[in-house]
Amino acid sequence: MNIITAAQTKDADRHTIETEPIASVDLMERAANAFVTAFIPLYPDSNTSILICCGTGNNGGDGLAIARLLQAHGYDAITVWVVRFANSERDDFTANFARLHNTPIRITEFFPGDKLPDIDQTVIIDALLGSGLNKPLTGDWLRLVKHINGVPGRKVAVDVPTGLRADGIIPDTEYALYAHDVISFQRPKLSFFFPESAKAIERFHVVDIGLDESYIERLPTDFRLITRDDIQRIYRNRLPFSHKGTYGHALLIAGNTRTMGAALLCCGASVYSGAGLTSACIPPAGLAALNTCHPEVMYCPEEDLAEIWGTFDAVGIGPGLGQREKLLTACLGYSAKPMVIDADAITLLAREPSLMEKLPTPCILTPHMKEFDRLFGTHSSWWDRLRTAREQAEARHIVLVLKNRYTFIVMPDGSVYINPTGNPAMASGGMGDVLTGMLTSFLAQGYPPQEAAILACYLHGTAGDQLAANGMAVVPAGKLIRMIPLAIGNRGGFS
Ligand SMILES: NC(=O)C1=CN([C@@H]2O[C@H](COP(=O)(O)OP(=O)(O)OC[C@H]3O[C@@H](n4cnc5c(N)ncnc54)[C@H](OP(=O)(O)O)[C@@H]3O)[C@@H](O)[C@H]2O)[C@@H](O)CC1
Ligand SMILES: [K+]
Repeated sequence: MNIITAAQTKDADRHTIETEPIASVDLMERAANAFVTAFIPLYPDSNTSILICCGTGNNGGDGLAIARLLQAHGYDAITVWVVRFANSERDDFTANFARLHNTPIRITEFFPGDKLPDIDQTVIIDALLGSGLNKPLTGDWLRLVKHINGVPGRKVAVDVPTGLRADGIIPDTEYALYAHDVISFQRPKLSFFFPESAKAIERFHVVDIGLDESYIERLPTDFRLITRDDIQRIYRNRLPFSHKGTYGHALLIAGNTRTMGAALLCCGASVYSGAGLTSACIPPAGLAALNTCHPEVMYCPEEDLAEIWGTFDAVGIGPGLGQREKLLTACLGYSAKPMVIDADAITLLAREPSLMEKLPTPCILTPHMKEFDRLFGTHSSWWDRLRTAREQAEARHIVLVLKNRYTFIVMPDGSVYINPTGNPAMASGGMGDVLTGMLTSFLAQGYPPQEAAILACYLHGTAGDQLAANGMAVVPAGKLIRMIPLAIGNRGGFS
């Protein structure tokens, strides 16, 4: 699914108006209806007192239409504020302002410098500014948004929280309204996936307002959101008459005396993700644990690596590895194989940058933020970090899996796939080791690195989502790996 910029959304808006065709005020009505349909299940009590704060642009026009539609749905404790801090108003705002006068809804207008009354409503709908934001909030706008943020009611933003940019860098210095819910039109905005948006968004919902989807999907963009359709398209069914040799041999080089668990988790994840064979190159001290936890996994002593290297289809190296630089250097010197480089192996690359020149093709690096910055230098924002990731992925022809709440998978052509799955119950040690096992397993099964990365990240998240949906407040990594086969079986969707 294409993630588009605010300017492209405007273009898709214009295109839909011209070609459907539909009057822009009717498109606004459709958007307001879609908002209301999503709002009602979130706040089903029609006695809820609601304050709707509207600017005089199209976001404000949406707010006025929402007020009228909610009232028609039986919500009868609605107050509307119209904030006339701008010099102009949009036509569709004007039309909806006139329509609202035919309802019993109370409207109060505010002008620059006006004192702002106390807010005691349970829900505040933010229709002040949307994707038209073109500068930081200052003056009366800033005063108003701070006033709203200061009251306890739940805030629900229309399309985008006021003050949050839809795309581009989100400076720390820019103030925004904090929305408990954002109901966003047609597409989530790119900024929603950046950790900096946490200051403005608790959760977001996306509603279809009927913009021309085929047009949107043809718009040029470097950002795509992974959906279940991608998983269904990419995943190859296991074949009749197939056998373990059909699904590749994954080697995991991992573990150390105190971090053997990391090796066990990534080996287990490889088995459960479907590699025909999985071998573990771990210190001998881990052998008893390996045989107990994962009897499916074979052992490959470090001293045999050079000799049997040719038998593996993909190699994952790093989880719990410790500072074994010689081992990493040796592996990067053997014949090139699809490889996943994670955790301690990334730290070793950062310490010895000349090793970066020896990365095989294809290669997937899976840094979290700190590992990424160790490798490529510190970054003051995620937007900058992502820019570096794209430059590096292109220059080195590698896939970079930049792990976060929404993991960015940066492809060798510089495009970015955003993974929406996963949840806070999964925030615990070992999750990255599981991901490395899954990535290596899919590479061993013959998936190109781009596809392996999409499959592994998405399915890793849906496995955790399903466990959380089953009531697990905490999802340990060991529990997650046993869910992977079901996540694959359901192609990343659970009903
Ligand atoms: N596209 C779609 O598909 C659909 C979009 N719809 C809705 O339209 C919304 C976008 O509406 P919009 O373009 O009228 O802009 P909006 O956000 O209301 O801002 C109004 C004006 O405020 C100004 N301004 C900006 N920043 C400022 C600041 N910091 N401080 C002070 N002023 C500032 C700026 O005016 P300017 O400075 O350019 O004069 C801007 O134009 C979108 O979010 C969605 O809700 C739906 O109705 C249907 C389909
Ligand atoms: K808004």
